[in-house]
Order: sequence, then C-alpha cells, then structure tokens
Amino acid sequence: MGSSGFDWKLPDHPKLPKGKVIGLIVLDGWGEANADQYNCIHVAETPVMDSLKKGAPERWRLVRAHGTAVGLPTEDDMGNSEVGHNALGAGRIFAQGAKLVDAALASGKIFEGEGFKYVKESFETNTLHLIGLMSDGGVHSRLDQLLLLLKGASEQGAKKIRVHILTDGRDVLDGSSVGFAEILENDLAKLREKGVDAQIASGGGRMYVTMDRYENDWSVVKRGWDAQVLGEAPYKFKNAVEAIKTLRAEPNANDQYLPPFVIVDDSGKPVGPIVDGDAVVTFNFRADRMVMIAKALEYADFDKFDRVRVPKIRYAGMLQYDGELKLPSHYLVEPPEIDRTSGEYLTYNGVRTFACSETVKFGHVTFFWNGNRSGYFNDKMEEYVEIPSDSGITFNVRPKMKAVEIAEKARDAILSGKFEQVRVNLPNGDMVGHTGDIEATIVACKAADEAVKIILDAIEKVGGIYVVTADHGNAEDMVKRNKTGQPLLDKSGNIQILTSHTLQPVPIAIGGPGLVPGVRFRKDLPSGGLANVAATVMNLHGFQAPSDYEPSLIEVVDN
Ligand SMILES: O=C(O)[C@H](O)COP(=O)(O)O
Ligand SMILES: [Mn+2]
Ligand SMILES: [Mn+2]
Repeated sequence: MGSSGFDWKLPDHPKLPKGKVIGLIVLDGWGEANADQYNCIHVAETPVMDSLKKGAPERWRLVRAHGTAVGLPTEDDMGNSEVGHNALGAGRIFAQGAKLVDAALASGKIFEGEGFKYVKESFETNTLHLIGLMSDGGVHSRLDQLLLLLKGASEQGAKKIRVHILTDGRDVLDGSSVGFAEILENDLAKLREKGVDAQIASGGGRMYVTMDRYENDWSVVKRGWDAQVLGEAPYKFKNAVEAIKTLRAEPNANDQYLPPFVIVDDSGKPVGPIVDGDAVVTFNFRADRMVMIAKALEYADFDKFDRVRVPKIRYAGMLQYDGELKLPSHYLVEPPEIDRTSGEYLTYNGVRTFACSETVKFGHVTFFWNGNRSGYFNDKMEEYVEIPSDSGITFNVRPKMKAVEIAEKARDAILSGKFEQVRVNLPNGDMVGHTGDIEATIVACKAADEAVKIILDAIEKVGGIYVVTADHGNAEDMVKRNKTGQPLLDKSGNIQILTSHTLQPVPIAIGGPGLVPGVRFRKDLPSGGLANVAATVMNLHGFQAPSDYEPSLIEVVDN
C-alpha cells in the first residue's frame, strides 16, 4: 500500500520471471525512414542497431511516436521528447498541452480560469507581457494560440500588451521566423486599430535567449531577462521584422541562435521593460524550457544570476510546468494529470531503478518519464545520475556528446547488481539532428550506436534483458520533402534542411540472455505506439500491467 492508501501492488506475470536486469535505452530522435543520403542513421555505421533489426518481426518492430498516438491534436503533429517520454513512462495516452490549450481557447474557458483572472487584475493600470516561442512548430507553443490569446486578452480589457518573441528554426524551418513575425505584426496592428497599445518589445533566438533547460546554462535565461525585464540588449531596433532580417544577415546567423534585441521608440527608449504591477504570461505549453524562466520570474530567493531589478508582477504560465514544485503557482490551463506512471508503480513493487543522461536530456528520462514530476518517488529505490553537458556550443561541434560516458555509467549500474532497471537517454541523433548539420549527425548516430553496444554488452554479462527504443524521429530525415518524398529546393536551388523532428515511427527491439525464449512481439497491435512500451517493460520485470495501461506489445508462446 502507498501512503495514499492506493494499492500499488502489481499482479505477477503468469509466465515471466522477476529480478532480471533490464537495460532500457531511449535513442533520442531516432526514427525509421527510407534509406537515402539524407537519412543519417542509414548513412552512418550503426552495426548494433542494424543487427537488432534482423530480429524482426518477433524481436524488433516499429511503434508510432507522433500525433494522436502520443496525445497531440492531429496526425500532422510530429512527436517530441515531452510527449514521447510521457507516453513511454506513463503507459497511457494523455491529451497533451497543445491539445488542452486548443480546447481552452476554443471554449473560452481559458479566460475564466483562476490564472487568467489573476493576471487580468493588472489590465486596468498596467501592461500584459507575453513571452514565448513564436512558431507553428507545436512542440513548445503555437503561433495561432498566441494570436487567440492576444485577441482574447484585449477583449478582456488588456489595454497595453507587449510580446517578447523567441525565434524558432528548430521545430520549423530555419528562416521561417520572418514570416511568423510578419503574421504577428499584422495582428498587433489590428489590435492597435482597435485602440489597444500592442507591440513586440523584445526578441532573440530560442537557444541563445531564455529557453535553456535542466539548468544547463543560466546565461541563456539571463540574456532573456535583461531584454524582457530590464529592456537591455546589445541590439536595438524600431521594428521586429527588421530586427530579425538584419540579425539573420550576419554570417552564420540562424533563427535558433539570434542575439537578443529590444524594440525602442523614436527617442531610443525600450518600449516594453517589465515593471512593478505588470502581468506576465509565458505562453509556451511545454514545460522543460520554461522551468528556468519561471523560477526567475516567480522565486523571491533566486541566486542563479543577478536579476538587477525584480519587478512585482502577476505571473502565470500557460500551464503549470512542474507538478512537484507547483511552478508556476498561477497558470492558464490545467496540465495533463499524468498519474500512476510506471516508474512509481515499479518502486512499490521492488524494482530498483537507475536513470541517466547528460544534462540536455536528463529531465527526459526522469522528469518527463515520471509525468512531469521532478525528484524521486523513493530515494531508496532510485538513483538518477546527470552527466554535465557541454554548454555554450552547438552540438554539431561535438557530435559524440556524452554518449560513451552515459553508457559507461549505465554499464556500471548494470554490473553493480543494485538495480533491476537501468534507463538511459542517448541524445545524439536528436541534439545534433537539430543543428541541421548532416555530416555531424552521421557522426552522432554512430556514437549512439557505439553507446548502445556498451550497454548491451553489460546486459549480456549479467544475463539481463534489453529494450531499445526511441522517443520520436529526427536524424533519419534531414531534408524537407514534397508529398512524393522528393527533397524540396529553395529559391536558389539548395535543399531545404530539416532541423526538426519527423512524423516517422520509431523502432523497438527486445532481447538479451534473460529474455524467456517464447517472448515475441504480438502481431495484433499493428498500430502500437510509445504508450504500449510501459506495459511491455512491466511484463519483462515479471508483472502484469495495470488494466488501464495500453496493452503490452509482447506475448509468451510455448516453444
Ligand atoms: O526543445 C527542443 O530541443 C526541441 O524543440 C524539441 O526537441 P526534444 O523534444 O527532442 O527535446
Ligand atoms: Mn526527444
Ligand atoms: Mn529534439
């Protein structure tokens, strides 16, 4: 029994033993796609993953990792780490942030909730600031949601609105920020016609300004703070579209890494610093890259950088980003309630867990895996190890990242005899894939494959079981394609590099000396997705999954 009185005990699996060590590997951004020169996984030497594939269909298969299979609004929504790891860890499909915000905007309920009422108290006398990612990527935010929020806020009495934009180029094509800024400017102009003083106040590229995660590099958040709150930035412009175009014209500039800028009036004064009495909404729905800015905006005690001036504001997140920290305390839309995750169940059933990744993906195998909850369920049963990521570089510079270090930690944990589940995220395919650098992504894929080998060798030694899968696609397709799958060319005849994730399915492979010989993938779940993995893993630990979990992918046949 848990402290809540809920019975966490899982029934025994009728045929599968307990106590095996399971090496659970999530290859970030590793999908399955046609083999051509833009499929970096195909081009790279990946002998380990190639050999696992030979186990198809009994020990290797594909699972869905995008769209409705992971709780996203439509089948056109690519997968991402948050929804992917949520599904992997929780074993059920939850309507995710994107969908919940859509519904709250469509019904108008977003404007009736506690969070909006709270920020609304500032509208009469002060400014409403909206900070977030400006794109239609649908991973962290969506421009159409921002536009509806702007419209709704003005109808609800906001008289002065300032938007602090972060340019994308990571979940969408590089260069698309100009078009998004034009759309936003157009809507702001319409609001001005209606008498609302609405304009863009600051900006910067998401990877250089504000949207760091897992405390990898606080200077990123500080740059945002300086521009958004203090109104200070190295670049000053009168207009955001002009700002983006000018900064993009610099050598090697791109949307992800645009330097911070502020918009100034005719006298050179910033148009939108955040001051006492103002309201602030961070309009991203996804949690990981909002937690740090939320801390800076909300916490009285804060020592990560010198905030210089800390305005007394009414702050709300689009969602609550961390259910354990209750951060932020005010929010516009209830987050999905991802409860009874597999990690929590397993701690109550005697399964000791080790989880590891490097900083940039650490929260993926812990926080996202556990339903957007930070910390341990039971610190006697779990150990989470974070390997510090390189900071201040783009990962095409060091595409091997910390794959070997992660694998060696996993190997040691497997050999230690202290854990039944050893779970890692190998970031390479994804983090390097996002840079759009094809050569580097090929190196990244090879590095991830080598790391898998280290872990599988350790599993072999202890007579364990491996489960190798991924959270969504990325490195398997590095080019934007037309409907027939041909690479699309831009105006100058160059291929259009795809920095984003994809809609592709991902592999899952099982094996190892500890796997009962009759275990194989069922044939009756052709459209199985990431949410089916949790029950599968519970089975391999020797338990039946809870009845409301998506069904297990495996069956045991008598040989
Ligand atoms: O935040 C990011 O880096 C991208 O927008 C999505 O990548 P992830 O979902 O793999 O983290
Ligand atoms: Mn991912
Ligand atoms: Mn990614």
